[in-house]
This record gives sequence, structure tokens and C-alpha cells, in this order.
Amino acid sequence: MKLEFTKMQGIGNDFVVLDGRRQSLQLDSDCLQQIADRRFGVGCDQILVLEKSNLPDVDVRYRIFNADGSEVEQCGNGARCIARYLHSNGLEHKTEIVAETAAGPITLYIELDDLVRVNMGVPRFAPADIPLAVAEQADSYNLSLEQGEFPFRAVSMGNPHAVLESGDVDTVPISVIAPMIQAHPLFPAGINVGFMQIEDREHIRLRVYERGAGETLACGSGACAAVVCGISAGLLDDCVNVDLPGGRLQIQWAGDDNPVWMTGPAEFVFQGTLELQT
Ligand SMILES: N[C@H](CCC[C@H](N)C(=O)O)C(=O)O
Repeated sequence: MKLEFTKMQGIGNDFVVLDGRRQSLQLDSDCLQQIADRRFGVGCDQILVLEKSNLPDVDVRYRIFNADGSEVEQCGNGARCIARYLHSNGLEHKTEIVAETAAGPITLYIELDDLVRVNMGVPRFAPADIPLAVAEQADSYNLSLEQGEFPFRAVSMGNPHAVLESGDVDTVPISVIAPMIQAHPLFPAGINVGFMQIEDREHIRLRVYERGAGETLACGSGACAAVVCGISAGLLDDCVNVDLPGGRLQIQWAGDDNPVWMTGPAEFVFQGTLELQT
């Protein structure tokens, strides 16, 4: 099966964009994993599949698949890349784009400085919304692992996140600790694990070990989750620069039932045709 694709990246979190409005796509988990494979396929952290939306006032519907083939509800860096893709493929006249996702509609804004600003929706802390297998909601939780005690905060940005505060994030043994956290029965739907180093009230450093993809150079929803947890803990102000290994995002949240705003870049890398072995 031949697939036309566009490779894009948002501060190093990379995507294969497949436009299902222009080609017929029948992709099972094996196909998705092959596309994402960095040796046998194109290589990416997530695959973004565009579809026609039947909803009024909605420009497009898109679905998000991790490199392991799992379908997920939200992808912040991917949302910015979708906005960039659409703004260069038929929606050149629009600077405000509405996309339907599994997490609901999100609005994407092409800014004058060519960055993309996304309304990432309202964070949710209720255990049932994350999901988190605890009896009752708390400000923070604790995980006991062989390697020690790991206090964390949990929030849904449409997808599930655990946020741990750390000293120097560069020294966190993330590829050892994060998979053990992800495997814990506390997280029945899996979890994205963020390690946050607070530099000051307007600046954090962050590394994220993603559900279904492993450590990525950046995680947009993870940056939102970390800032929301930091603000909720009284440690951050309402506008924060988040430095991830792949680059910087600006995250804003006014608290309570206000939405989280994420601003950052989105770039094209190349286009191509993939011969999928089916
Ligand atoms: N791994 C995530 C999806 C991609 C999120 C990330 N790439 C972002 O920019 O938000 C999950 O399983 O929920």
C-alpha cells in the first residue's frame, strides 16, 4: 500500500501526518508501528491522521496514534503541526482553525510571529477523569517502588499525566523509573510521566517519558500538565516558559475552570511516499 505523508515536528516531537481526506487509509496497529519505525518506516513519535469532520464550524477531524499503535486523546505538539499543515494546505486564509479530536474540539491560532497558539482545554483532576485508581482525589499521591518513594501530582489534559518534581532533570534515570511508574496498577490506562525542575516561578525544565512512545524531545500536553500541577501547588505563576530537551513552549493557565494555553513552533521537515509492507 502506497501512502503519501508529510513529516513534521514541534520542538523535536516528530510526527507523520497522513491526510485521509486525500487518500484512502486502512491502518491497523501493525501498519502504524511500521510507519513509526525509525528503521523500517518513516520514523516518528506519533502519527496524525486527518479526516473530514461532519460537525458544523469544524475545519477538520484528526486522530492521534502513538508509535506503538495505540490511539490517544490529545497531543499538544501535534495540534500545532496540524494547524501549520492546514494553514499551508487549503486554509491559507484562516488564522483560527477548529479541529475535532477524541478529547473534543480544540481551537488553533496561527500567530503573527508564525508560532501556533492552542487552547488545550480545561485540566481535570478527578481520578475518574485521568484515570487514576485511587479511592479519593488528593492534591498529590505517592508511589512506592523498589527505587524508593515517588510523590507525584496527576492531571488529565485529555490524556493522562503524572508530574514529579525533581532536582536536576538531566540526572533523572528516566528510562528506568518512568516505565516502572507506567506499569503501576494506579494507572489503568497508562500514563505520561513528566519530571519537572522548577527554576523560578516563570520557568521550568521538563523531561517527559510518554505513554506509547518513550522519552520524547518534547511533549506539549506534558508541558501543560507540569505547569498546571506547579500552579496548583502554588509554585508557579500563571505564565511559564517550559524548556524541554527539544525547545521551549509558553504555557498559560489562569486556574480553576480556565483553559490552558500553549504557544510554540511547528515545522515541516519533508514529504514523501511510503511503500507499506502489508
Ligand atoms: N503519548 C501521549 C500522546 C502524545 C502527546 C505528546 N506528544 C504531546 O505533544 O502532547 C499519550 O499517550 O497520551
